[in-house]
Amino acid sequence: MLSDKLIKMIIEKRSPIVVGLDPRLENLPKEIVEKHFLEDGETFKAAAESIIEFNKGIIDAVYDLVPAVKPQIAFYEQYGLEGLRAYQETCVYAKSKGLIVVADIKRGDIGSTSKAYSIAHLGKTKIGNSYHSAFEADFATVNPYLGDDCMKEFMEEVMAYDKGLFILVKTSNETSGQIQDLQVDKEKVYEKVAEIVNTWNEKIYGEMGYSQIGAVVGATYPEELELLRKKMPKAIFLVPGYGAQGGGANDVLGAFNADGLGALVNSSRGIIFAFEKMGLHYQEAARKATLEMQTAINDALEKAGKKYWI
Ligand SMILES: O=c1ccn([C@@H]2O[C@H](COP(=O)(O)O)[C@@H](O)[C@H]2O)c(=O)[nH]1
Repeated sequence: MLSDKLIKMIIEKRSPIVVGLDPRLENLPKEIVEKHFLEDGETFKAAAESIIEFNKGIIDAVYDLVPAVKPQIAFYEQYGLEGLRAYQETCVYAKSKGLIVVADIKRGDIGSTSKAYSIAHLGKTKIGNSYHSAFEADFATVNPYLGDDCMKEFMEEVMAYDKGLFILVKTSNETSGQIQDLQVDKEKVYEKVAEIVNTWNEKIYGEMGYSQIGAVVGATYPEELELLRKKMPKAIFLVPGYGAQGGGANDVLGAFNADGLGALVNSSRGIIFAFEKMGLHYQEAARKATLEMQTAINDALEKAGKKYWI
């Protein structure tokens, strides 16, 4: 079961970390981009080839250190069909290296449209009498704003293909409170969403005690992380906001249960663009930044009495 696989990989690699693959052409190493501009001009194709080469380099540098990667699809969509090709190749390559892929797509629509999103990212598309995977992901991020009929559609692929969801509960951005912190029946909206997560995650959980229906809760809200951890004991938390957005190891402690498990902390820019600050080759820098993050989080967990490794 996917939740058990993820938790076991976290323990084996001693690493509750997911590396975000959010390529921005202007931040990619010049030698990569210039080479592809020479071959294909300033085109979407050159952009896609640059991203593919860069992402494969990052994956090669960190795949033994982390259980998962998280490509954010927006960074690929901006380069059109070629960008989506780069997204697809990135997912396939990450899986070939044994990594779990979290597709950060933040989808959600009326039921019938959610079904199409769910098929595209988690399921199989029917063409004639055959079935094909459009994109290879294990988890997808889902926006619960449209309610249960949207969630129900995603759940069908979760159950049929052993996939997972991370539902947006309390996001890391500055103005997330504008809607998510609104008070409804003496509770905040994000607490109501946590109840929805619990309803869905009761339907599928593994022997390690965790469900593959998880929650997105930002590292930038440590108090809410702690409160929501108590409210959703079975949910794996995807925790963005570490590094570039200001979150640190002590901020994410509340995301972990007393067993030291239950969270997957994301850093994207802080790892993939570490070379800009470190002055090292981009692969060396990404590896160093990942190891530093791993040490910082594991040290903080050990001090808090939440050691999860043997
Ligand atoms: O609440 C949220 C949900 C998703 N994200 C995504 O995570 C990464 C963060 O990137 P950094 O470079 O580490 O800041 C990015 O893909 C966001 O879209 C989030 O930040 N907050």
